[in-house]
Amino acid sequence: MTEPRTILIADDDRAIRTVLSQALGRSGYQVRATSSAATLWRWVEDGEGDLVITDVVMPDENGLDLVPRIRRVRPDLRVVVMSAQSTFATAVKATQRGAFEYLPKPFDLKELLAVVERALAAPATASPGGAEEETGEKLPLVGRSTAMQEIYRTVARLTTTDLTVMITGESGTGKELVARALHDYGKRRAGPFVAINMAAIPRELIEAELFGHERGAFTGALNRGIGRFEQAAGGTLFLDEIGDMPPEAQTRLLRVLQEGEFTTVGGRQPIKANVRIVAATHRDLRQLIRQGLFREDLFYRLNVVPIRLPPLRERIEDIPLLARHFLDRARASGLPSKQLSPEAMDALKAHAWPGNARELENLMRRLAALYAQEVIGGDAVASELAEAVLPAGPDGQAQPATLEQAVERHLATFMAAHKDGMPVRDLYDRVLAEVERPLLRLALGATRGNQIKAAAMLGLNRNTLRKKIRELDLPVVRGLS
Ligand SMILES: Nc1ncnc2c1ncn2[C@@H]1O[C@H](COP(=O)(O)OP(=O)(O)OP(=O)(O)O)[C@@H](O)[C@H]1O
Repeated sequence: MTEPRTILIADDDRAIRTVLSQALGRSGYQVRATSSAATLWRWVEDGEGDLVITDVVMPDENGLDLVPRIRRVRPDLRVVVMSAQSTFATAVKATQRGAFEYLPKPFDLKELLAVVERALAAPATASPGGAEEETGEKLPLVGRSTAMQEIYRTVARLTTTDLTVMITGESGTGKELVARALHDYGKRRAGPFVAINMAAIPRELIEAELFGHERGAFTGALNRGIGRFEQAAGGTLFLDEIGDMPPEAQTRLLRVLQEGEFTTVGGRQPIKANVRIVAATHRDLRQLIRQGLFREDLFYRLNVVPIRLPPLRERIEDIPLLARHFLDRARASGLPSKQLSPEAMDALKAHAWPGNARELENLMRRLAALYAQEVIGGDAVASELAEAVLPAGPDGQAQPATLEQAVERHLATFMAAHKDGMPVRDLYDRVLAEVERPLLRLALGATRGNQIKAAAMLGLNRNTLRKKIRELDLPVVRGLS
């Protein structure tokens, strides 16, 4: 049998030392554990151990500061960092300083054992870490949910590479923010970040926008125009709403990805592409591929590292943090300072957030601007939410201006989502019937359950409203807040 491998643990929490020592011991490892960074450092300098697992906050030294020092004296010794801070900054710092893996606490012992195994099995070369340190400007990504932790880890790892990334997620989930984080903390951060939204540019102009054009290449091209590929040279090109890219532009983009060079519209001279590509979409690209609207080969070229941003309703534990973050931002932009009452928080957590973080951000700005009291109550949130029932449309752009536009957008989303198995029968009656229930519910919500006011708002007779509430089995709540 081979010698058992030795794992060095540093954590000032005795309980964690005990649990880790037992679990690793049971798996056949030798363990040495300490509460101080100084002792860990001594062991490392003495050449002990095959792997380090260290906490961040310790009484004598920050574990993150230790990582580059360890990597310098023993480049083959892998370091796993665990932290209860679980912020995006910690994940990025740990990775950029050369940690093999970052584990937000609390973690699963099985997960830890898997990481330990991987770390010990990985070939003994220096990790890509040691990238120049990011200076401490304001960090953008907020949220401590497990889903966000996973995203922080992926983003942190990707900052040391140039791999193409595909970000998917509903509108307003933070796709552009993640793209920026990939750039701001990545190898190309000294270069430009250039974004182009396929849904916002007339289709016939997309190729010229992307690749540039020669003088006279098309009507109106009076001068040579530089494209986004050229503008982004040395940096990151963010292709937003990639699902809306027209077929000819897709073909051209595919060629650039395959050959590493492009020509301008109307030009012949190949130009070397020097960009890191991050693409994003809220649409289901696989479905677009099935419908023949998106090239499968292009999809695979772009989908090298997929990142899926979960909708806000799947990570409600992030809502309080995000809400406060957005109130802080509102204050920084000159709006009055506000706080949220516990009831307000509950109301926020109960909402479905079809517009995701953007909707929450807009709501926080509105509340900060409109409400006189310093502490925002549950009723204020409830009535704002009832009024703002119309989320951003599928294109994620501005809120629709009229009720008709809003309804049309929702119907369009519904139809697009059911294209293949659209319940074509009785659509007229079904839609009208299904509008009634949310409409009444929202009217009742906006009037805090007051049926007299709701009836007036709807323009219905009180008895009719009461009858409908019974028929539709709507909950009758009074003084809802
Ligand atoms: N995790 C987060 N932490 C802090 N702010 C966030 C977070 N997620 C989203 N935001 C904020 O919410 C707003 C919407 O995010 P963003 O524009 O990145 O969404 P998106 O997914 O790109 O939307 P769309 O698909 O509509 O373009 C931005 O102001 C962004 O800063």
